[in-house]
Amino acid sequence: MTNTIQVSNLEQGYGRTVVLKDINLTVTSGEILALIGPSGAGKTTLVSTIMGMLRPMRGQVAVLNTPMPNRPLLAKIGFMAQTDALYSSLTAQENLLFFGAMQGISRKKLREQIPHAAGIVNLVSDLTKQVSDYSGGMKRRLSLAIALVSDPEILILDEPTVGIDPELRQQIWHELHQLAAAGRTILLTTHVMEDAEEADEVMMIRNGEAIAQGTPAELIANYGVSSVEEVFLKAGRQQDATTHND
Ligand SMILES: Nc1ncnc2c1ncn2[C@@H]1O[C@H](COP(=O)(O)OP(=O)(O)OP(=O)(O)O)[C@@H](O)[C@H]1O
Repeated sequence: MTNTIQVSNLEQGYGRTVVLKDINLTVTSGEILALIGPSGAGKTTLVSTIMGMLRPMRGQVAVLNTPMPNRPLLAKIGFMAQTDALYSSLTAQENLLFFGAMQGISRKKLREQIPHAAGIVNLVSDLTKQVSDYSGGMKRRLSLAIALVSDPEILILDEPTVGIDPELRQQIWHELHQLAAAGRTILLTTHVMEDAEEADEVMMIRNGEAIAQGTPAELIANYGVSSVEEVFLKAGRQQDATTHND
């Protein structure tokens, strides 16, 4: 197992506002890490920093032992942003071909990969539809298929399960587990506790701080509770108590 993503003592923000404080995390190959936290906690800021879209204010971020930002490394990462960046006048198939080609995949490989990626998100029968006729959930699913289409070494997915029904969610998790078993590294953000329970490792972020970190089973045992949701609530209360005592 190699350390694919390494974040050390990261402080990050916008202008003078600090949004993330002292974040440390490691994701190894074959591992799925879920970042969970309420809206505004700093999850997207962390993901954007790992992708190299934001330069760290303090601390280090490395992907495959290379400090980020690093443009050539992006070819190894399948990224799904929180907002769908799709060409609405093109069909889903054309979007997949375009974004796949941008990642340097041959047309031959894309012809094999597109039905597979579309199958994972249940879009095979809608591939020839124009994206302007897609629902919000279908657009999310297409964005996920685009992240998967190059069969990348690393997947970074910002809220991949939003707008996805429970049955498809299960199918997507099945695929993510298979990808991890094949040695891929997966980091995703979520609001949903069920997603955190599926992950190998969980980092709970609240008010820009990592308030709890570990495997779901470790967290449940360490906090003496019976679910990941209760861990989050208890860790949040502890954070509030510490903040009020400062
Ligand atoms: N471009 C920006 N400029 C200034 N502040 C920003 C910017 N982007 C995010 N923020 C602020 O940083 C904080 C963290 O936002 P971020 O989007 O990282 O949270 P999040 O956990 O991803 O939330 P959500 O789950 O709603 O996506 C928020 O207070 C937000 O207002």
